[in-house]
Amino acid sequence: MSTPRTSVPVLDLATARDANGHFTSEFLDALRDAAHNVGFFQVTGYGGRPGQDQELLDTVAEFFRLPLEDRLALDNRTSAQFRGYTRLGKEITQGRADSREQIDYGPDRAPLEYVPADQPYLGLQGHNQWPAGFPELEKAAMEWAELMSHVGAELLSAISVAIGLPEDHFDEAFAGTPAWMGKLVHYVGGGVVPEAGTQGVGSHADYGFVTLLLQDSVGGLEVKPYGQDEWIDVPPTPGALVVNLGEMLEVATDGYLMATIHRVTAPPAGVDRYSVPFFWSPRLDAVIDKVELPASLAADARGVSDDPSNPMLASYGQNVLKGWLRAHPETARRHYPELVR
Ligand SMILES: O=C(O)CCC(=O)C(=O)O
Ligand SMILES: [Fe+2]
Repeated sequence: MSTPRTSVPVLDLATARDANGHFTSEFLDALRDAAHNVGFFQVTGYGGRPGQDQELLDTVAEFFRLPLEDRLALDNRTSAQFRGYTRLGKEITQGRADSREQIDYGPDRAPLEYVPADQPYLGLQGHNQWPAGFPELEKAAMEWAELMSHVGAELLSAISVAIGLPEDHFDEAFAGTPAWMGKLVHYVGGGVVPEAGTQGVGSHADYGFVTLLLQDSVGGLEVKPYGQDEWIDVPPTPGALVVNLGEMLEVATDGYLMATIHRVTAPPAGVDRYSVPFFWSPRLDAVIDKVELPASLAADARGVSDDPSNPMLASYGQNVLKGWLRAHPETARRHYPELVR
């Protein structure tokens, strides 16, 4: 039994590989420990232009200061892909409103003309909604997604090697049209969303493989490692990205890696918090088989979380659509009426 963890490890991604391009055993050991025992860590040295992180956060903040009318021009209720703007308090987590507003975006691809009834999640491919009068937002957000796609792929390679798999084990699932998702988020506090209470975003696990989160300096993100009762803080750390693992990795590894539960407490009255989560995710039609773990690791696999209100599905498309339908009931009723009761 491992001792309870009280902090989230910090790894330097710039030291992940040696001069020959191989992942170093020090990095892999630290990564395996963080991924298995905490399910959350932070990475520094992930690349990107100097100042790119703060510029993005500043641009996001500027967008959320636009008049509501301009934000609502991007209303996600018009989007079968759940892309665009969600008003304060309209996203639901754990059955409760979150005190945040956001833009959801993804790879900009033409929607399918025909979505097969047995693969409704293919309807999630489509276009983004961006403010025409504020082109800086699309530019900064898409540039960030490009960088995060590289970081996500690199971390997934390292995680694969750390659990005894070939570096390219998951590459096929991501080939061609990886369905990554980005969010630009603004949290408010002080009872601005009365029905949310102090819930910034309610406790949840992420759906995909690897989440890469840029948070500003306000704080409020907390995680609950497997088997622990205490929540631990993920302190804002300049130059770092927060990394956590999603449900697809939990399913694939039979719980050796876990989609660790996390939440955000709303900021104090008058304080705004901004964050940019990025979910590195495979193609919508990817189905992830269980992996063969080395015996020493398989002995520590905990099984997949058995939460009847949140079944974990091996089909990525099905798993992510489940999440969208639950979090955005109004958009779901409009565009997927046959799937919502
Ligand atoms: O904003 C944060 O710090 C975390 C957000 C989050 O967990 C999510 O959107 O899935
Ligand atoms: Fe999350």
